[in-house]
This record gives sequence, structure tokens and C-alpha cells, in this order.
Amino acid sequence: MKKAGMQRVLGTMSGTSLDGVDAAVLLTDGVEIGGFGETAYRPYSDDERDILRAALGSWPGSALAEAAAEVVELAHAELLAKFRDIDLVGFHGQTLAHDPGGRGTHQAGSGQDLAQALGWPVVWDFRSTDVRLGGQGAPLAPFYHHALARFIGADGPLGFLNLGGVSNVTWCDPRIPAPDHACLAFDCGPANAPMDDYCATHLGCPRDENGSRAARGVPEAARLEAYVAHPFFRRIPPKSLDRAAPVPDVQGLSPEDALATLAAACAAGVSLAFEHFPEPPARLLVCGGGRHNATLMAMITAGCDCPVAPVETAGLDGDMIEAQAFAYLAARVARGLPTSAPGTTGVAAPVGGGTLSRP
Ligand SMILES: Nc1ncnc2c1ncn2[C@@H]1O[C@H](COP(=O)(O)OP(=O)(O)OP(=O)(O)O)[C@@H](O)[C@H]1O
Ligand SMILES: CC(=O)N[C@H]1[C@@H]2OC[C@@H](O2)[C@@H](O)[C@@H]1O[C@H](C)C(=O)O
Repeated sequence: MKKAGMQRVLGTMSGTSLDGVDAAVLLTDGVEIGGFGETAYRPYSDDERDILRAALGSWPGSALAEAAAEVVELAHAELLAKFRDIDLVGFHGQTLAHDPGGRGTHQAGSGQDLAQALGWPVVWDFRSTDVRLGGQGAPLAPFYHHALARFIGADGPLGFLNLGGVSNVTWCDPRIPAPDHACLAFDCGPANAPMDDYCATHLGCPRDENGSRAARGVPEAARLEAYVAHPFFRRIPPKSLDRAAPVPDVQGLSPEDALATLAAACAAGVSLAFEHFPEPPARLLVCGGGRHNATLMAMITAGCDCPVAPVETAGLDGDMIEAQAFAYLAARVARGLPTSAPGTTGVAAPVGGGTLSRP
């Protein structure tokens, strides 16, 4: 039985790693979390991924972007049709281009078409209003992280780290009840994308499974030093990245040393993020695919001022946090509540992004 005011909201995310689409049901009223529902995943086929990859960097209206939008809509329609009794959908779409400085961000896929295909109301285009109003348009998960911190009963500052293609971090204080006053969040550097790209180019495999190759290598200190000198790391948040993030030069290194250097670079970005926190969080809870990379997790743990653990240690599903976040944000948009704030995207005042399309 649903509690009064709680809706069954279906959220989706297809992240920068281009692996596929995650979908998760969240019971929420856009403020509190009532519980978690079914989840599903649909990988992109190799052909679909090639179309998406070819469209990276393209803006609406181009032929490449239209081909990508078709792939995105088809994959979502197929996956979401498996769900039943849905009140509302939160559809992130596939980020193809993100240039908040140039005041643009582009997530492929039309929520209007999806609403028609599925017969459910869909909230989509979450990032562009924030960008138009001067924000970074990312990260947007922080308000959900704050709700999670309250849901798990945290009684002091907590950190969330997402290790996807890119890494992003949220510092939040659940003792301050309004998320728009209690979150500091930003992208902290590249995560798995450079490791995946290296594996695809040099080793003919999609990733360094569990970080096993990196575990046999040694990070190259001089190259790491040059990498962390990049001005991005010292820039005061808010700040956001896409796949065009700074990456260490690993040319000429053995695959083991190259992957160890790339993992250490990701860990260095996380460690440098702590410099921007108001105070160290009691613990850093990690979600996203990179939490399966044991070498990366060990490096992050060694570089942080607090205990680091996968979100599963708090009873959460680390593969579905982002999809759940877009369910939560959809419910907020439907209620006219803000989805970003000065501390999360740098927008001047709290903003409710997102468009609601009805079937
Ligand atoms: N067992 C594993 N070992 C190493 N890497 C892994 C493992 N499982 C997943 N990954 C990596 O995690 C990434 C996928 O994680 P996730 O789905 O969280 O990213 P995403 O949502 O696409 O990206 P982002 O959060 O940046 O938008 C891929 O880069 C993949 O290589
Ligand atoms: C522009 C864009 O799609 N950014 C993504 C990406 O993937 C991780 C990181 O970069 C984060 O900024 C964001 O996604 C998460 C879900 C967010 O908005 O919180």
C-alpha cells in the first residue's frame, strides 16, 4: 500500500560510460523516500553504442544527434514497457554535449515521444533551465543524496561519491532539512571513462575488470603530478565535466602501469575534492560501476580523510542511485520544487528544471 502523497515514480539514467540504460522505481512525494521498487537494465548493443559514440559532442538538429535520439528513445521504450502501475517517469536521456560555459547542454531523446509511446507522464530535459540561468546543469543527484542521508538516518555530514564515466561528489548535512541549503556538490574528475577507453584502444576489452590489471602496475608519479596541476582541481566548486575531462598522459607505459596511473588519477581527483568540503564527512558512500574496481577503491580509501564504503553498506543499491535520483527529481518537478541550488550547480538561486510532458 502506498502512503498518502507517495507516487510510484520510474527514473532512468543512461550515463557517460554509454554502457546502457538503468531504470528504477522509487516511492516518493518528491521530499521523502517511501521505499524502493523494481529495477531493470538494458545494455546498448554494439551498433547502438557506435551511433551514440559518433554523436558525442553534437547538438540538437544535427543528423548524428537525431540518429542518437532514435536509439535512446527505442532503448528506453523497450525497457520501460516492462514496468507496471507507474504514476510518473523521470527520463534523463543521453548526454551528448555539455558546455555550461557556452550555456548549452544536450541530452538526446524526447520525453514527449516517450510519454506517447508509454502512456505515462514524463519529466525530462532536467538540465537546460539550470544552465540557461547560469548554473552548471550538473550534478543533479545531490538533492536525492540528501533525501537518502535522511532515509538512512545519518546524523551528521555524509559524502556520496559516484564513480561512473566521470566522478561526482556530494557533501550533505541531513541536520539541515532543506537540501537547497545543505548540499555542496561537484564533478571531481574523470573516473572509469579513461580506463575503459584505454582498454578498448590498447587491449581490445571493454574495461579493467575489478581493476585486476591496475593492481599489477605502479602509478607513474611524475605524470600524476603533472595531471593534478591541472587548474580544474583547484577551481572552487561548482564545476562539472563531461568526457572531455583532463586525463593523464599514459603513452608509452605498460598496460599495467597505465591503468594504475589512470586509477590513481581518479583517486587523486576524489582526494582533492575533500579540500572543498566544509568539514570531513563521517563517511563516504560510493555508488556507480567504479565501486567494483577493487584497485580504484583501495586508492580512494588511502587518499580520503574518512571511511570509504560502497552504498550497499547502508542498505542501498549502488547501480541504481542515479536512476532513482531522476525519479525523485521528476516528483519534485511535478510538485514545483527546486532540483538544484547555488551549492550544487552554482545557479544563483534554487531552480526547478525539467519539462513535464503528458501522453
Ligand atoms: N567490475 C567492474 N570492474 C571495473 N569497472 C567496472 C566494473 N563494473 C562496472 N565498471 C565500470 O563502471 C562504469 C559504468 O558505471 P555506471 O553505470 O555507474 O556509469 P555511468 O552511469 O554510465 O556514468 P556517469 O555516472 O558518469 O554518467 C563503466 O565505465 C564500467 O567500465
Ligand atoms: C552533463 C551530465 O550528464 N553529467 C553527468 C555525468 O555523469 C556523472 C557526472 O557527469 C554528473 O555531473 C552527471 O550525472 C549525474 C547523475 C548528476 O547529474 O548528478
